[in-house]
Amino acid sequence: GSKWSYIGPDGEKAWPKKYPFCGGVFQSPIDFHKDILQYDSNLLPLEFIGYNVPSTDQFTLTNNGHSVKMYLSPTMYIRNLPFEYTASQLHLHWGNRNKSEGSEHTVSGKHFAAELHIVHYNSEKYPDVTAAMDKADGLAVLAILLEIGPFNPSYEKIFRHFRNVKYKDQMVQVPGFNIRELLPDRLDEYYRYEGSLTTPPCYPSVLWTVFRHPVKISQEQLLALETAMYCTESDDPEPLEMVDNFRNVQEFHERLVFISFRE
Ligand SMILES: NS(=O)(=O)c1c(F)c(F)c(S(=O)(=O)CCO)c(N[C@H]2CCc3ccccc32)c1F
Ligand SMILES: [Zn+2]
Repeated sequence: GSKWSYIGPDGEKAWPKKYPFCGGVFQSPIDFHKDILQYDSNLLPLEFIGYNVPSTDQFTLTNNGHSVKMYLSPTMYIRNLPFEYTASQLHLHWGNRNKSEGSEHTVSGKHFAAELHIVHYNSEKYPDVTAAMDKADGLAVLAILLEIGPFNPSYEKIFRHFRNVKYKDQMVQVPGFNIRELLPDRLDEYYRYEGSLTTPPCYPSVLWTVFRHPVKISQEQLLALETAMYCTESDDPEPLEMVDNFRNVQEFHERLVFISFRE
């Protein structure tokens, strides 16, 4: 299996030894700060088709030892990107109960509490995500920054299942719901740049869209995310908590991040 981690000898500094792209170009995540941002009036609001999945359908939620990920339905896709991109899976990145600063992208050097990623692949050019994931125009990932606020009933539709995916390789079925509810209201305001997967194999194959406005979840929901899961299997004598599963921000040389809003 994938022998990499976020801590210890297999942590991110060691990734390039087994996964050379992790030491390469166009790496993600990055910090968004004013001298690399450029307004681009051609950046249109994204259109989400088929995101309102009926509760008669089910999503598989699983713990893969690195994150908690939910497989999405192939009837979900995005328009208004250079190509049509079909949904593959969503997953999260977070910190720990003593330091709720687990987002991957940062804004002016500031971490948010956590970050949701919705991974899509270019279904116009490639048959599936595996064929797409190492191609420069292969993937499009939407990133939603999470911060503390009121209880969020939409996120709870996923979070309430965490107790059934505590350990690596456990799975549970989640009734369908409108995935659009997980996104911020303002879909027209976002950061856009070309980057990479933030985990090994770190392919520089991702068109990133990071929404400007964070979404709020409650302190209790965040604590559940930070304390519910383990990287290890249920019978492992040395359980490892799944915490701080975010990559540090990468150098961003002579490149620009395009913004759809005037700040
Ligand atoms: N932050 S991120 O969006 O770059 C990102 C992850 F952070 C992450 F954890 C995963 S994963 O599949 O859960 C585990 C590593 O493969 C993927 N999965 C990607 C990478 C490989 C692959 C293959 C099929 C479907 C999704 C993915 C991912 F794209
Ligand atoms: Zn991710």
